[in-house]
Amino acid sequence: MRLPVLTDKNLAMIDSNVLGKDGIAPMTMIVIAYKHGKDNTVFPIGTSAIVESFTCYTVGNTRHHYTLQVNGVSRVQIAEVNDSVTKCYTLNSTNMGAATKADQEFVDTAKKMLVVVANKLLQGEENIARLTLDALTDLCMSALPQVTYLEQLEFLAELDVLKRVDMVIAHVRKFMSGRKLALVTVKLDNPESLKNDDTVVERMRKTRAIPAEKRSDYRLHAPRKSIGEDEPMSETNNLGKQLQAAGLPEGPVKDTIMAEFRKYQNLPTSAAEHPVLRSYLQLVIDLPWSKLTSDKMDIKESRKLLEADHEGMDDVKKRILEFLAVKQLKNDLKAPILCLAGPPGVGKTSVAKSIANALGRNFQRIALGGIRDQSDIRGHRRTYVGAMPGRIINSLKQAKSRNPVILLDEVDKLGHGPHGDPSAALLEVLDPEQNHTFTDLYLNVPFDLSQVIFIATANDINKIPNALYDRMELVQMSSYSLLEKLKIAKTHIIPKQMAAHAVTPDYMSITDEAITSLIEYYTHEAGVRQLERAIGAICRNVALRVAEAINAGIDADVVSPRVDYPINIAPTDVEHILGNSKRKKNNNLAEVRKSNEPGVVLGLAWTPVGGEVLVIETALSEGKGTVILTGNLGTVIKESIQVALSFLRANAVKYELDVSGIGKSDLHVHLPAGAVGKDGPSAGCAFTLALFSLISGRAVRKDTAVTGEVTLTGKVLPVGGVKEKVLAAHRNKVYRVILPRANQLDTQDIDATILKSLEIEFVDNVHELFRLMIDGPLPIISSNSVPADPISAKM
Ligand SMILES: Nc1ncnc2c1ncn2[C@@H]1O[C@H](COP(=O)(O)OP(=O)(O)OP(=O)(O)O)[C@@H](O)[C@H]1O
Repeated sequence: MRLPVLTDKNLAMIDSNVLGKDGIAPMTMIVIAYKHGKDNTVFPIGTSAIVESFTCYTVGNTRHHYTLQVNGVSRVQIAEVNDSVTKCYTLNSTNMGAATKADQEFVDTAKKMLVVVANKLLQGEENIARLTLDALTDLCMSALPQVTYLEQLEFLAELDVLKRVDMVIAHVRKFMSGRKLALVTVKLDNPESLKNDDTVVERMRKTRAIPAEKRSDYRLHAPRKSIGEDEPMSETNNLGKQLQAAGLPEGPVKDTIMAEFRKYQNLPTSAAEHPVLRSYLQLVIDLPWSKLTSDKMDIKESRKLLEADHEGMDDVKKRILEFLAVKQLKNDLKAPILCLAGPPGVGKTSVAKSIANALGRNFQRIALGGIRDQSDIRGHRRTYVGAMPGRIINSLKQAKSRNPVILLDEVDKLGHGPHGDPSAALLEVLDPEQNHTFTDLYLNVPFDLSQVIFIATANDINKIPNALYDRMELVQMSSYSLLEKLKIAKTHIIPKQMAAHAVTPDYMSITDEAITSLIEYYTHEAGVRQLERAIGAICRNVALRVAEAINAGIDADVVSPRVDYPINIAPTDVEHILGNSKRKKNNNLAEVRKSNEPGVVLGLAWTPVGGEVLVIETALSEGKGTVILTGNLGTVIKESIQVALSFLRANAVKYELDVSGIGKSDLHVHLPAGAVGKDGPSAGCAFTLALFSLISGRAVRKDTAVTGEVTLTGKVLPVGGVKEKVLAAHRNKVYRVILPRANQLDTQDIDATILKSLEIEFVDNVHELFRLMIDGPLPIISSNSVPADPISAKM
């Protein structure tokens, strides 16, 4: 009902208690009535009601008042009222359950009649039939016109439902007197027997008074068919049963949810809150409050599973087995959050799935990429339109057990929007000290996440928010070498893709050379995802040829119907099926390696999709001494060019360099692949070397790639991504690499077979770099940090 709020005291109360910061806060209020009279005393029975909405009216410039739309929940006995507090306790209606069959019939008939009356009075309010008799009497009374204030109070004070029915009927009679109750008669089964309201009322009165022996007569005339209220009632009952069976934790959680359920029972279906509360209760039913899957406790089996699903990655498997072993030995382990970090397509997601399989737990994946809002993780409050639970609660609902493995995919791609930092919400989820009482704003009661195993993945660990990074244990997964990819393709990808396209080994075989050509010329990646797609394309082509051959007719002209099985895929077939390789055509590395041009150096770079070999080019041209930098370079990389130049200018005399030309001509430094942004200090060695070569006119070894940060005094500092960079050199057939000496330990992570085929040199300073890269003698440099012996690099 609508409730105008006009007095200063009530306006102030609404301002401070009902209106929250973000609009209307969900709240229950006690509506108190006053007895009119000299002393205006408080009427002892009040109403507890839920505020559904409010309207604010401004009167003049300063005054305002409200109209609240409230929904009565129950009667309350007012115990004490003063300015700051109202003490009251809930009153339950009496005579709710029908004691005898006759009473039940009375209740049923009364309900049907009140439904019709309420429908007529409230014009169009649907689903009134769902209400209990208790709620129906209150609804009819509040809607009936011409009821005096005192009569309303008298009605409010009446706890006996059946007496209230009588009171409503009396008022209906008064209201309807003289009118035909056609609306009643058409709704009931036997319209002829119910001509007007008097008939209905009389009949109901009689029903209550009928002696037992005559009740059968009445039943003969009683409506035989339901008018549609049994069904909704049983729906609510069903909901109640499901809630009882949902395994809710005893205590505050269950109390809160059952209170919501009671509220739902008393809501008219037309209320705006009705569908919202229904969806809420359904979510509560669907959540696995006490469903746990039992963990497999066999480490041998887990090892087998991991081995079967994944080729190589021994370190990763070892770490995961350790994790599983501790988990199995100590069941209540506050498990560390593993973060699988590495380039795309190296198997992070599939390793996480294997962990779930090994433990026999359900698996769920939450893609965090692009999430910018806290409510994506923690949900929206139910007061918002279209409110939903957050992704954590949603994935638990889908997991159907309270202890799944949840993959938080791409934590490094979390955004930061105007509505709170999602990584802050994830902190609570991942913290074992807090997550047993994780409270989603939509659910509004704590849900225990302590049994969930969270695994995160990231491509770039530098972009993981610090606080999250702190809580996670990093498991680094690096890119695959050509040999590893070949093995993965043969043992996993090809059988998987052949099975997916129904191509059996009887129909198709693929040579190692063909796979190698796929890896080298048709894919450009750290992982094996593109390779998987390319193999899929080959399988589809073979499937088409096989199908054509099977259905060979005269017009089967797509491919030759005469096929020798198995169809053997060689490198030429790859070219035929996938077209010419763009990489083969565009790759100018081979050209560069053959050239002897000064000012050109091979550098190594790290990107989120693995390592890269970059050709760094420099040139002097007529001009005014401008330094031109092209290739989409960031601030730090530009600074390292400046450092290289300054170092060479400062040491021009020592290295017998004529730097006067630099001031008179324009110096151009270019890095290829201009569409890709490049930054970082690790190209310092390559720049210093390229500029030295350009100024001195002496060529640099082109069979070698270099990486390292350079200081102004010529020291070479360590860099990141060493493994990826070395693998990139190997992939590009550059078999000699120069690294900072401080990175020596990082090479231990590289596969032994790759290391064997490479020549890796370590340097402390630029002079050592020159010695290893420049042909011909170098001047003697006498300094503490630089060796003094004149050495010429051997090609
Ligand atoms: N070592 C491996 N052995 C077998 N299959 C592998 C291996 N590494 C990757 N794969 C396969 O490569 C495909 C891509 O892997 P996956 O989706 O797990 O990559 P990812 O690292 O999660 O990538 P992203 O970072 O893009 O999410 C999967 O089909 C996976 O099974």
